[in-house]
Amino acid sequence: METLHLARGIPLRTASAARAGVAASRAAGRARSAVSFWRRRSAGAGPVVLRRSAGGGGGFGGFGGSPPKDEFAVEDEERESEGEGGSGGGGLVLGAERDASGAVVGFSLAPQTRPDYLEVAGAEEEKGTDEIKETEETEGEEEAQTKLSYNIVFVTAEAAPYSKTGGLGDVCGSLPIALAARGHRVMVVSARYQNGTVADERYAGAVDLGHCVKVHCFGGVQEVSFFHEYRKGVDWVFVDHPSYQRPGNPYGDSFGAFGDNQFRFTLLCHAACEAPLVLPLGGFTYGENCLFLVNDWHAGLVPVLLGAKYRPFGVYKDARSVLVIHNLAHQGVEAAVTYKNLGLPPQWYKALEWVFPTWARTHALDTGEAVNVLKGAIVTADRILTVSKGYSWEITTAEGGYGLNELLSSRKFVLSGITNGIDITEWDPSTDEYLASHYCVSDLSGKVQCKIALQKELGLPILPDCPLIGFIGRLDYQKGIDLISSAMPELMEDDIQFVMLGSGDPRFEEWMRAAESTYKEKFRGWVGFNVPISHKITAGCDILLMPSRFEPCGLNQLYAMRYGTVPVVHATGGLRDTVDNFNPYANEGSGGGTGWTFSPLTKESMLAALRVAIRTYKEHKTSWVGLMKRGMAKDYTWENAAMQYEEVFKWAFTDPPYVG
Ligand SMILES: Nc1ncnc2c1ncn2[C@@H]1O[C@H](COP(=O)(O)OP(=O)(O)O[C@H]2O[C@H](CO)[C@@H](O)[C@H](O)[C@H]2O)[C@@H](O)[C@H]1O
Repeated sequence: METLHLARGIPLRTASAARAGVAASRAAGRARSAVSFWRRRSAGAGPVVLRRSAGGGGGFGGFGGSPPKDEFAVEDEERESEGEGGSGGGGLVLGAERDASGAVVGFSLAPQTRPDYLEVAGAEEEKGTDEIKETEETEGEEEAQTKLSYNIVFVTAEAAPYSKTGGLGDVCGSLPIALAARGHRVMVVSARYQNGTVADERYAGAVDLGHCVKVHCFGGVQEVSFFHEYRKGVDWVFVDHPSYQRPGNPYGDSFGAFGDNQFRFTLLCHAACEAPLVLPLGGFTYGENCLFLVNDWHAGLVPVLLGAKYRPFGVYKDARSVLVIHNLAHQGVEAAVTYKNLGLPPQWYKALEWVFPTWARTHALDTGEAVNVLKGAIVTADRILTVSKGYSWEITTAEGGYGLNELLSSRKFVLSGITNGIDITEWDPSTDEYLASHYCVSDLSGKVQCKIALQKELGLPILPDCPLIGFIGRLDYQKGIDLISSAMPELMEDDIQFVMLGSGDPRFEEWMRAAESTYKEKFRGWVGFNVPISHKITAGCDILLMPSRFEPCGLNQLYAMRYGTVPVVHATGGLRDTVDNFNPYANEGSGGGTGWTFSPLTKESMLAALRVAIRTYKEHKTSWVGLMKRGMAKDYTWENAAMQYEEVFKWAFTDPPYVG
């Protein structure tokens, strides 16, 4: 097995605490990390616990005591605080020595000329452990707290801003940064998609690490290489292979989903398992004792590989995996005969085995036998998370479980939900670069300017007082587009305007175009994926409609609330968890709630909720402003969510790992 021949690096990295007032370069910061690591190791240092001040930007609580064994590493906070612009600092660095194949075979002092991601130590930066200790003590002047830090490896099919087709990209673009900011060492492994458009430039900052890994799968040997960019405290690693280089988005093109997605994401998972072992990021590897955070089915082979391919050979014995389910409707199901392509031992077939119910089989001879990658991940992951608490319950029911409810119920004791956060720097109405005017909770006057600008841009009549309803999202059965289209004739009788932004199912794209010509004065449908327009709609509308059939979390209602746009949503999953129904009598008559939730999911109940919202907008301005302000005041920061993830990581390391 190729894994066993690969040289592995240092399993853990320890680092110094941040030193106030030291303007250090990124390379130099990494040098300090390496120096402190070696010193601690050579001094026989045991488990590492970082003491930090309560005022130091994290506020970690509840992690009392020392971590068990070496499972936890202390992250270099300097690395994060240094920002992007480090210039290097000059002097000598301890650089990696490589053999002809690019593998690291040792380290030596050299002038600082190599790319900084390969530099590990600078003479200028050599500071003693004593100084580091002293600094840590100084920092603890206010109130020292104990914090554990993890080496976290995200595996994901998309991560914004590099790739994004929906909420998965948002989450995997933001949560890693939030975790890194809290002191963890974080790597994100995704694919280096090149589709021949300007979007390819998003990877311009990622450099070829010169590392190739051979993956045995699909009856042959595939060679993948790795690109890397260190940004906002996170190691962004992109797996390069010809199958990621084609027109379209990460999953398909105008003809539908790519036929070789099982192959493409199998490669991603194998490569992601190798990355912590072989990539000397910042000079040394993440090592074996890491935590894999695997997202949706595309990354679902990772926990299976840990158990089937690595642990039998003593590798990743102490690693853990957390599966995050963003959407249970997609499971990576393929014919059973494809199992042999996955690079797994035959005896692990049962982990992925999937049999379709009789009604779902296509013909009399169809035995319904298949492999289901997400099922394999649910069986083998150490913890399972969904992106809201409500959804974590729904997927254990027959209605929401997509055939996996019984399996998920059997794993209830490791299943929980954490509501997504939002990127409050990208989504901030007081600074948003895409908006015509800015506003905030204490001065809402700019919002109507955004509405007027949107009406102008879309060619709608400019009517500042006309209720403007918006929808943004994938045109997919999940999002309830069929309900919107069936309600549109009745809705268009009202004195409103409606704008939609989305792409996906060609039938709905066609319907949007047709509706635009039918309701010229009232309806606009923008077919496509357009981030600036999504911001403008979020700011310019008064109401955001989300009639999703199911919604694991939903991000648009969170963005909407932050922008003072009142959500009207189906009471399901994360929508029910995050939108509080309006109650005009709450709080001694001053009102409560941030929007409207409707149920059941019918055209009638959706229209009823929308009409109450429209009437409130028109006739009860004070109530409306209260709704807007309560929504804007909600805290859905990633830091909040990141703290809850840390708790789950702690639980994952408390139990023994899955060994099959
Ligand atoms: N045409 C378009 N142009 C520009 N931007 C567009 C767009 N269509 C969608 N977007 C953007 O894509 C994101 C979609 O977020 P959702 O939460 O609705 O995600 P989605 O259903 O894809 O993901 C799944 O994962 C996420 C993350 O966990 C869960 O919140 C969700 O419930 C689950 O279904 C938002 O940022 C939205 O603005």
